Amino acid sequence: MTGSDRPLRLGTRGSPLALAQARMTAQALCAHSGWPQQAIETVIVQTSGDRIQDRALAEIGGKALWTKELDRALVEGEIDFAVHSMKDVETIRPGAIRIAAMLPRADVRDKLIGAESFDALPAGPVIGTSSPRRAAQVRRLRPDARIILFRGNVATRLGKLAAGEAHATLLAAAGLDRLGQSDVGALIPLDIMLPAPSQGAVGIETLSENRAMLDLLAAINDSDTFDCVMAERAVLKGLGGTCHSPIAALAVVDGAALHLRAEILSADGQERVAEEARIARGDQEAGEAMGRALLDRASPALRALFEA
Ligand SMILES: NCc1[nH]cc(CCC(=O)O)c1CC(=O)O
Repeated sequence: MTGSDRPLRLGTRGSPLALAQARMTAQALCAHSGWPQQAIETVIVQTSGDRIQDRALAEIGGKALWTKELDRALVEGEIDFAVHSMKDVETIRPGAIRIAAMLPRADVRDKLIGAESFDALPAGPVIGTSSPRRAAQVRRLRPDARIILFRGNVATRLGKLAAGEAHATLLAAAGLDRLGQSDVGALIPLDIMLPAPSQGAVGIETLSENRAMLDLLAAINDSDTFDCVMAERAVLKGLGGTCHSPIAALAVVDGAALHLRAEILSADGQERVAEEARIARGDQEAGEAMGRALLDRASPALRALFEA
């Protein structure tokens, strides 16, 4: 079936979005290799990010919460590959694990749910989000906004909004599209809100030593997405790698090269430092240099956020 006598085991979180992304990945692999769908077995791995719902991620350990248990399952041989939202994958990965492929990227934009635009919100709007980036960008656009913590999966957050806990919330268009909820919310133009690094991209990881799996995954890799997301991740690396501070970055293919934009903000959104440049595909150093340039131009107080 897959060249071995057992199905390949795909590791994923159990949220509806994670399962939709797992299904897309399995379909891409089966379509490419001509396998029946039973060739891939889905193994759901619960992560601490799924368990802890009442605190901000930045407070409890950040992105590692989404990947640690899947990393362990890979290393212990319980799964053959893991599917992630690239946005939730830490900047520095263990040497034993490799980002082997990415699916074609979805819409990278954020959506505002609850109002047609930021201008259309009432005075002193209450906005639910758990993202430091979205909170800072919202405060910059609407200094009168009050930010409250919204965690949980997409459906949970939409439920809190429907229950009247906030005037509006923000979600990635990609997640809504993949859950069949493209009609929810209003797209925010990129010049109003730059997305999180890696937003809208699904990545597939396997063990660095698993040659056969790396080859299989390379065959379904979307190299435009891969190069853009790697450039955005390089900016994060230049900023210090593990911080949970407000950062946005987006690379798009521009002819033979990439156009890379990035910004960092103070928590209140009052300070914003932005950079953009045309960089060569695969030029990680250029992305890292952009991260360092942002820090160089930041005030001491903003820079301190990234040194914590
Ligand atoms: N941190 C949660 C998360 N991780 C990936 C997505 C959406 C899909 C994506 O951005 O690829 C979301 C929800 C959201 O930000 O609305």
